[in-house]
Amino acid sequence: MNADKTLLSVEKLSRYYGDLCAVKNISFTAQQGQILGFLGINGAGKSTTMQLLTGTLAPSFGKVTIGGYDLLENPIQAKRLIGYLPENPPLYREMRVSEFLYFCAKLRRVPQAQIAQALETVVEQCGLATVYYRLIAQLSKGYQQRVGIAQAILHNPALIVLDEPTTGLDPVQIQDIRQLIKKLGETHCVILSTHILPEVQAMCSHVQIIHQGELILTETIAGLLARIQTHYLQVALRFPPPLQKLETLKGVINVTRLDENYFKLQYDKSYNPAESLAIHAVQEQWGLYELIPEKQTLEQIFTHLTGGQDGQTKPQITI
Ligand SMILES: Nc1ncnc2c1ncn2[C@@H]1O[C@H](COP(=O)(O)OP(=O)(O)OP(=O)(O)O)[C@@H](O)[C@H]1O
Repeated sequence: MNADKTLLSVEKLSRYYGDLCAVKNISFTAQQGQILGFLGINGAGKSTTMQLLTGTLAPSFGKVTIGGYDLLENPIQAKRLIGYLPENPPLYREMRVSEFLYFCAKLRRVPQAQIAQALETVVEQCGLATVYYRLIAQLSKGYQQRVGIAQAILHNPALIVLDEPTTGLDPVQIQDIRQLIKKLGETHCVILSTHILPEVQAMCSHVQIIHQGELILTETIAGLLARIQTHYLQVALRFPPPLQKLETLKGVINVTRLDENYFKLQYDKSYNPAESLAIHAVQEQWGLYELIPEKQTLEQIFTHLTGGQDGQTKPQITI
């Protein structure tokens, strides 16, 4: 591994499908202990990028280095360091979970003496104990996804690449998988793709937005949150004071009345009036029952980053 702790290095990577450039000249690095979210709308180039990172698709141009190994020049050494969950988990449905994971351990060349321990660890990590002897075909989508993650991590790879890991899961399963991914991120480098902004906020330490094959944003989650932040508060008051009273609160630039009880306050970025508004509301009995900082949606961020050039169609974003 490199002295600077970089685990994954991507340099000027591109991929064409015929004339279509699905991934355009992207470069980035990732380290152990990072969870990097690849965020983009349908067709942005996420799955293509995940395939390029894992060596399941060859690049048209550019280079991927994992743990110091060039993925094209030293594929065996480089791929030993990768665990990959593709968009459609590669499961043998006619096998039992136990058989399938044993088979994957053999494929991954886990030494025979360590297989039992490796299986025990992933079964525990992925919550598979209750379905261990069941046929994969008979498992729910959530459990099949867990088996997909288990096969990706059972050889304890340094880099884990997960393509849309929570797609098709119910809310409880999503919470479970998110927790598992966060835990994995403490000791591995995890790269995941998603089109869901809150998913990135819930799990990732870093985020990259990909749009029409290009990286248009590389940020920490704190940086993304700062971008999402606006300078508006939504306020609901059961017994609102005259509008002028709200306008004279420190930091407030403008107040818009949305209906009898709802107000939108614009404030100066140097002073957020939320706290003083709450104090006044209690002292003067305004009946404050909502105080919500307004956030930008992913659609708004896209529009902002692309200067309104958001592609062929309006993005369909799940928030
Ligand atoms: N095998 C292929 N042959 C031709 N074009 C392809 C192929 N795979 C993907 N594409 C095209 O490349 C572009 C990027 O696709 P990709 O699947 O990487 O996007 P994505 O961000 O993963 O989308 P989604 O969220 O819908 O899975 C799309 O325009 C897609 O139609």
